[in-house]
Amino acid sequence: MPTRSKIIYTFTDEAPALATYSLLPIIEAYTASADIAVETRDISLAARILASFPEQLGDKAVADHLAELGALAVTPEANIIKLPNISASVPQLQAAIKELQAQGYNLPDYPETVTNDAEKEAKARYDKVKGSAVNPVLREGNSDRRAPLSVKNYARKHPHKMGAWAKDSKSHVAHMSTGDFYGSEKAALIDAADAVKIELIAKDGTATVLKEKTSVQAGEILDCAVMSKNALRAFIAAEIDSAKAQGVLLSVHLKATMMKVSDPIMFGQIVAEFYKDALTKHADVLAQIGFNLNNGIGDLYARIKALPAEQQAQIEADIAAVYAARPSLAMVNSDKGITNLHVPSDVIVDASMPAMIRDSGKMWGTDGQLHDTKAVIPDRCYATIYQAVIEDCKANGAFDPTTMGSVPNVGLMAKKAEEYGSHDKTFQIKADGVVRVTDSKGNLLMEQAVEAGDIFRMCQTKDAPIQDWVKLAVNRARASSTPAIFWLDPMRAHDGVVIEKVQAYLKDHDTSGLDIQIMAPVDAMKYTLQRTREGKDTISVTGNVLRDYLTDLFPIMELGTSAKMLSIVPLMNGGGLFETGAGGSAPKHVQQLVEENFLRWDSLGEFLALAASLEHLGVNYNNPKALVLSKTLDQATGQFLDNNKSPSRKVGNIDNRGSHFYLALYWAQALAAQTEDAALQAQFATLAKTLTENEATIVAELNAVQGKPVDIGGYYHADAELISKAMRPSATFNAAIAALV
Ligand SMILES: NC(=O)C1=CN([C@@H]2O[C@H](COP(=O)(O)OP(=O)(O)OC[C@H]3O[C@@H](n4cnc5c(N)ncnc54)[C@H](OP(=O)(O)O)[C@@H]3O)[C@@H](O)[C@H]2O)C=CC1
Ligand SMILES: O=C(O)CCC(=O)C(=O)O
Ligand SMILES: [Mg+2]
Repeated sequence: MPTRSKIIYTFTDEAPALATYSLLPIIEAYTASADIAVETRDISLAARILASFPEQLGDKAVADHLAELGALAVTPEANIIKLPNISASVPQLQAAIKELQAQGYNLPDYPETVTNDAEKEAKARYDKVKGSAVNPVLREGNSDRRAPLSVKNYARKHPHKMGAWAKDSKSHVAHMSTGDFYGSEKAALIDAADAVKIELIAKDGTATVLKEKTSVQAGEILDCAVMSKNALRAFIAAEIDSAKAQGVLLSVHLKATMMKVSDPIMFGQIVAEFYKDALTKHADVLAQIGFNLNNGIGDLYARIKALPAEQQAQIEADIAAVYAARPSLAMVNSDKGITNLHVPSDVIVDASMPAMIRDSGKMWGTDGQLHDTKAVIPDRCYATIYQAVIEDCKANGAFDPTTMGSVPNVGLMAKKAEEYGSHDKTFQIKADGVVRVTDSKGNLLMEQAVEAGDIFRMCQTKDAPIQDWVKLAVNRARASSTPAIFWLDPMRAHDGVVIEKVQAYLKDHDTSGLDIQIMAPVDAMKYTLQRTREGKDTISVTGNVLRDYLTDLFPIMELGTSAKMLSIVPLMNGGGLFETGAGGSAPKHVQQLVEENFLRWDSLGEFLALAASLEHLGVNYNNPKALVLSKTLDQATGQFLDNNKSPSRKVGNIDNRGSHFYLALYWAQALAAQTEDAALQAQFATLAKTLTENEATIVAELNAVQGKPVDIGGYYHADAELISKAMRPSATFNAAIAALV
């Protein structure tokens, strides 16, 4: 079969992986009838760990599917459906390694501190798997995320719950006013291809190379910035007192997954300041047991188990004293006593801030009740947009999903643009001095004064992605007759250069009659919110971080979840990457499946991505059957929404599996009804009939399993057979699908 008729469906983690066991057999059966091969590649955290240690694993070694897909993404043939995957923090990575070791895989432990070459090598390999290690590899294009009209209409007809906002809500965002990345950003525009060096010149004159070579291209923007450790600590200390004085919860919102080097360090500093009294008192023993602040206070609780009971009790008592003296922390799980400061990846800003805004500006306290909160987002680059939303909600009340407009996003993302590509150029500084960025001739491009403990980071933004992004923005504005706002801050050195480029590249396009503006983020937010309240749509055209933040914020307000987004990445070399939704892998959903055999995951994002992927195949490779499948899938999705067949949240109604049955039913009916392709029509007529006649039986078989625990034999690397059995419990449905193939 020629490669062009191939769709790659990624196998990932947690809830989307579970859903795949139910949905993929349906997709495979339907597409086979149009001679389209759907192949899977495993990019789950477990598979990526295993692929990193081929030598140790012998006949259990697995191929590196992510590397394969990374190579595919830069070819015109690429047609990849990408489900959300885990971006692992260190505690998650350690848990996954432990599970795999227990299953008999001969993997080394994750060495937190390195004492020999073997550990150094193992740590380097694991660090490649850590954090957001998948998306930047596949995202060889910019991002186009929006709610299709059918989805928007569905939300208007079936609005989700939005918590009311009180005018006197005490919730607010707290950010630094000096010493942060925002305040220190510098930028340089590169004239000609070269390689730059980053080095630290300490006060005593010693030079340490931080990164010898970073290749740069003509027209590329470099920027660098510093987060001062001392300024961060002083800021946090003051905010802890302020939260206590105001009687609000203290919450911290970072992106320790995507920003895997900088943000865990910031998280660690917040943990250090909050638990200062207890941590200082027990500093020696905590160092002995290897407690790592950056992994959160959960790491302390895990490690003190190794201590004698008495010593353990003393540390616990001193921590309890901290809780008594400090403001209450926002809770991740109040039943289990898990606070916001337990694990760096439990509260992730893109999803956590919208969830708080949806819940009347409140978060959960230790008492299991919602309370006003101080939301600490230290750096000013993006914190201020959330305060603008909060102020708007305080003044005008919660947004109304039945009337509010929509905010699609066109995001600059390709070639590891901006902060999200900065990991290999981010360093915690060891000595006071100056960090210098120089070109290959030794000319100084940028420099930053630093102190020991500060975080220095450099970002790259290439020119071709900027040109492509401007083009995408103009195309979207034209195609949807909607105003487009570039969210760029002239006070930031990097954004200043981007603004010049945007102004120049807009001239390459016909923008007559279009409303395209450039605004600073807070102004853009206020303007957009005002239009949104008037029911008007506004395209946000943003850099990589705001792409991430806004495509959770607006969908969560408009649709209740970002799972319902269409999320396309037109790859710059002609291929297509179709992401499903804009949210994550919903770890809570796995717990619900295991406890009560109910999966709440909404696969609407997968349906939308599949239709877009089939359309791409049809249009680019002249495959009329793929177009018929795409069109009928769109119709089926519309009907699915009209009839409200999304998974419910609780046992008793259809879950993810039932929603897949209805999609299959409507899709088969649409295929049987179309007349463009007689062969497809004939083939699906029988299936449509079987599914229609057996609807009640199938739904009863699917729902009968709910309400009891189910064993899937693992979390990160669960048992495929057990999951498949759990996710395909209807013999009638399975037989009908099998008869098609
Ligand atoms: N593209 C990607 O690969 C992404 C991966 N991630 C990763 O996912 C993990 C969890 O991240 P987190 O920030 O907690 O965000 P999640 O989006 O996974 O979870 C937040 C909440 O969003 C809702 N939700 C998300 N998707 C769906 C869906 N399809 N159906 C129904 N509800 C959904 C649920 O909320 P509710 O209970 O309110 O219904 C869920 O509990 C992390 O490892 C993170 O790095 C995160 C974002 C994107
Ligand atoms: O890759 C990740 O870690 C998260 C990605 C994400 O949140 C997004 O793309 O919206
Ligand atoms: Mg996101």
